[in-house]
Amino acid sequence: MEKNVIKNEQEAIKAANDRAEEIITKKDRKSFFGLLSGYFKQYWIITFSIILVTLLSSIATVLGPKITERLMGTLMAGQLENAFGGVIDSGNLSQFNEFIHKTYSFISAKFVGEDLVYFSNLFGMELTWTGWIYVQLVLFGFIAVFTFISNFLAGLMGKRVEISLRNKSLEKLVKQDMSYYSDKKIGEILTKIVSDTQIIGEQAQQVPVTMLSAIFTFFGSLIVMSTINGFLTLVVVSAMLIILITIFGSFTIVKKMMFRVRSSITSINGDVTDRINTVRLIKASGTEEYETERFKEVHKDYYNKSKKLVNMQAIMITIMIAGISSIQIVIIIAAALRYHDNVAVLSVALTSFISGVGTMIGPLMQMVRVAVGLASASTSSQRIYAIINSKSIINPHYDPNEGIHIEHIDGDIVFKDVVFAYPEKPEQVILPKFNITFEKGKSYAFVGETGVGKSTISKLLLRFYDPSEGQVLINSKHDLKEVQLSSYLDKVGYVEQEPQILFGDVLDNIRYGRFDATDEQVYEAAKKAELHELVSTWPDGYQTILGERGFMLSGGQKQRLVIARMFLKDPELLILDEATSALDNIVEKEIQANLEELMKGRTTISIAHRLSTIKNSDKIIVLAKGIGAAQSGTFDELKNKPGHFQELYKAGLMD
Ligand SMILES: Nc1ncnc2c1ncn2[C@@H]1O[C@H](COP(=O)(O)OP(=O)(O)OP(=O)(O)O)[C@@H](O)[C@H]1O
Repeated sequence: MEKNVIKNEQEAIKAANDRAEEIITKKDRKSFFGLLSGYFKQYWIITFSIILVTLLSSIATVLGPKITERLMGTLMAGQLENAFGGVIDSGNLSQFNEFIHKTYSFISAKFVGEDLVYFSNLFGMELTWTGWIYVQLVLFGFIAVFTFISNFLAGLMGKRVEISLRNKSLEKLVKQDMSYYSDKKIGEILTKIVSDTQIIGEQAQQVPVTMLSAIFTFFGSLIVMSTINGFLTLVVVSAMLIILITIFGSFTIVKKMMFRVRSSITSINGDVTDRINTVRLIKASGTEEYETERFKEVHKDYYNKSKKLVNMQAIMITIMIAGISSIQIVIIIAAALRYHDNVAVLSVALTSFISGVGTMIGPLMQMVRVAVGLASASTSSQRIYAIINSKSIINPHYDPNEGIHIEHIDGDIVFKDVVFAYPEKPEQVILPKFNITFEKGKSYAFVGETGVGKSTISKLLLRFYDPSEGQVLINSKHDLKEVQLSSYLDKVGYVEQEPQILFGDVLDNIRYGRFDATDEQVYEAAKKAELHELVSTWPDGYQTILGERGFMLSGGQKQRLVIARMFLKDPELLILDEATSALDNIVEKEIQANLEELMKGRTTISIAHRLSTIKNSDKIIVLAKGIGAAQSGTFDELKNKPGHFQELYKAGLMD
């Protein structure tokens, strides 16, 4: 019963994690803003400043047409002097003012000294046309300053969002269970971590500001234009609404297309990383041409999906351009039909309206950018969401206040009624009921046919996986599930067949065993691993940069480096997972001697193929398929007893 519950739970978590990355949910769009809303709250001062500055910038922008109207009206009023029919002097100035008032309600004429000068009114200001030019210039200045501030702040916000999401994703990934990675390509994960977070960051910078500015400017212009001419405003609004509805109608289609394109490029990146990782195989097989052709094939799907997307985007842009061009024509036609008998109104209304439509076209263009940006940000947000919200099967108690803290592994380690099947393949039971006690300070070796489950023991000891049933007890009493994992792993040393070398220098690589070790302690550990002399002959010594995965080292050298790391770490439990099986006989003998030195006085659990590795073990456990531990004893005991071990021995599997 308990086993089924645990298994079902583990399977459900794995399935949910996989599903989250594949499907497009209806919550997509919300997920981008949902993702941002937390940051808006966290950086509320920046958010508030962006809104304020964008609002001010939009106000300054929408006032433009109003000022143009004053400017144009004041400039053109002079032409009415001739139409007045008579010399204007201080005596008939008020009659003249009445006359011009019929055409331009906001203009008045005055004598300044000898000259007749035209003024117009706006918000209590009375200025000549040159005055309005200065106002216009000041306004441009404001727009420039506000635009700079809002873009700068939005840029900051975007970068913070990007970095924070990347860190959150990375944190989640390093804390994820091993089973999470079993069916994933590193390149695919990388694409999400690097470019999806970058896309979200860029859109977090652009979408909110652009959207706010577009909305403010659009409605602001609408208000201002309606004060100039209600009829023409109605014409413009109707035309713009048609364009906007068309653009946002195509949003869902574009979003789906973008999702497909991103999935395709992610898969390509996964493929590329995979091939770069296995470049030795390509080189050794002479398959460079084959791979080049294969890459071309792989890109076909990406090209086809991109073609559809590009096509859709081009249609959107065409609708926009055609729509915008037609708006101006529509205004001219509408104005001509309505005001053909009043040239003065027609000319001023048209000039200020064309300028007004100019300020409205900006927001319209911005909304297209928002629609496209939102589509790509939604896709990326969903993918990042899937990582950040992915569930872990294992709880390693990262919180230092959580779980049992292991000060020392000073007792036995016990596998109590352990049953194990991988969550990835729950139907295949690897270890049926399995009981064993690893006594402190003793050495154990697991042997058995390939695929029988030897390495699985080390994975359970490192808590890469939890038993499906039963317990792994530390110091005979603490269930490993309840232990604060890092406090335990701190005392565990792990040497595997493929040594893990980090990009960095020798010093850093060895120091990964104990970060607070001094240089001298690192040299000491290297000496014990018989690495010191070799490193000293290199021109850069311990500062020599080791390529990714230790490309520059031989197999034996890499293993020595890991052993040096272990000497430095000085673990209380040592797990050797076929540590020497990749090495040739001579090197293996040398490394084995180093390992035996390392094993002294520690509880050691080895997974081994070779006789030399297990001969001196205090206990050898023979695993057999479907049985678990079939036999156990010392080498001499097992060798002379009929059974699995003798069969392995006789078959030459233990040479
Ligand atoms: N992540 C996994 N998901 C599902 N099955 C797995 C996983 N890892 C290993 N297995 C399966 O579990 C079984 C035991 O694997 P394990 O690596 O423990 O074998 P082993 O005895 O160490 O083999 P070898 O001697 O070849 O290294 C194998 O059948 C293997 O296919």
